Amino acid sequence: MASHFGLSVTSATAADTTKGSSVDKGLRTWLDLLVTWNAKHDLTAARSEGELLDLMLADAFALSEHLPQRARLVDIGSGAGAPGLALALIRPDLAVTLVEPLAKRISFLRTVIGAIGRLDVKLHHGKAGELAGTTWDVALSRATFAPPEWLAVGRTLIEPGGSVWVLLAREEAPALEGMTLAEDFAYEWPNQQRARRAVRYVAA
Ligand SMILES: C[S@@+](CC[C@H](N)C(=O)[O-])C[C@H]1O[C@@H](n2cnc3c(N)ncnc32)[C@H](O)[C@@H]1O
Repeated sequence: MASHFGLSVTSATAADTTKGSSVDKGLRTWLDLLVTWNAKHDLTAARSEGELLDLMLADAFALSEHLPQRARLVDIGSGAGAPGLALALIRPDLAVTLVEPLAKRISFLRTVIGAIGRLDVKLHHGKAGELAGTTWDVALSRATFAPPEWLAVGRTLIEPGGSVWVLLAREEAPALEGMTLAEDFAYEWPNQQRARRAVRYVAA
């Protein structure tokens, strides 16, 4: 089991968080690779196992219960894979595209996808602005744009009937003409007891 900067992602802690052995195995492979790669490449700011599990898994588990079956989902600014890759692992029915401009991060994501045998997860090496004309059922993004900016960008990425999810800590839910709030729920990052909120928007 990989162990760097004091982290050891043990089966016990991962299993407690992950509900089910096949999901658990994929998530542990990803997190082990993340801990290993993080020793050389700056992939996560997490400094403890609890923080790592919160940062990588908690938003995805919360969202996983609110996404339609077999939805086509895009995660903009995937970084080390949260929340898009985590969602692909937790909800294998989803058709997930991860968008990330940094070559090292794409290289990490490609390595994980190969290691877990999930070649259906698509990678786009580039920025959100290069995706013109392509649309998804669900667009989400975390810690890449300020919430109002993300809502405006996300809107251009969904097809009619699609949703943009905005993930919030303490910020206000943004407002944008032509977009209507359709769902709004609160949850917590369990290890750090940090309040979180997820808000879904649809075209008005
Ligand atoms: C702070 S990281 C967040 C990573 C991950 N979503 C998370 O929450 O852990 C922001 C990521 O967005 C990427 N990024 C920045 N601008 C972007 C853009 N215009 N389109 C897509 N990705 C972008 C960066 O390379 C970086 O990996």
